[in-house]
Amino acid sequence: MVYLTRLEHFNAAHKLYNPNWTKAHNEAVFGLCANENWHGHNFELFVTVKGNPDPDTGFLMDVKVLSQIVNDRVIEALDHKNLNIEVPFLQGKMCTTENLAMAIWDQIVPHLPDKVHLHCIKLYETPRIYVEYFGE
Ligand SMILES: Nc1nc2c(c(=O)[nH]1)N=C([C@H](O)[C@H](O)COP(=O)(O)OP(=O)(O)OP(=O)(O)O)CN2
Repeated sequence: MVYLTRLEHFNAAHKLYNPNWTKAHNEAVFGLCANENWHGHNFELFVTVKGNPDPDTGFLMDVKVLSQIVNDRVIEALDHKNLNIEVPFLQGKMCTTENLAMAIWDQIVPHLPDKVHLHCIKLYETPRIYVEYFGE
């Protein structure tokens, strides 16, 4: 079993804000991240797949194909967007790094080749904050 990782990146705006709570409660829980006028991050996205290399190519899969899947299914939807407003697959969800990583997983899995499995979504929100999601 080998693990193959592709790094992609995107910039996006969001706020951590539960619409069912008052402004004061949001500010108490989320602090500056609840700023109603949004804030932005440079996200770094590590997508790791696993499986066995094909004996003819030596590839688990062509990493350029993996990059294309991630760009078509994830980056195009997120890059330079407002995550709370503009991303269909985040509608109704709190825009935390946790939820974003889990939603990205769901966008990628259906498009991987046979015998290639998604292992991990590792998403850096800042250079000091990241989430890893393994599908469960
Ligand atoms: N469990 C989570 N906690 C927090 C999340 C999250 O997604 N999941 N997100 C945030 C905010 O989005 C916040 O904007 C993080 O940025 P920042 O405070 O700038 O992050 P750093 O710790 O890297 O920066 P410092 O300058 O070191 O504070 C908060 N919590």
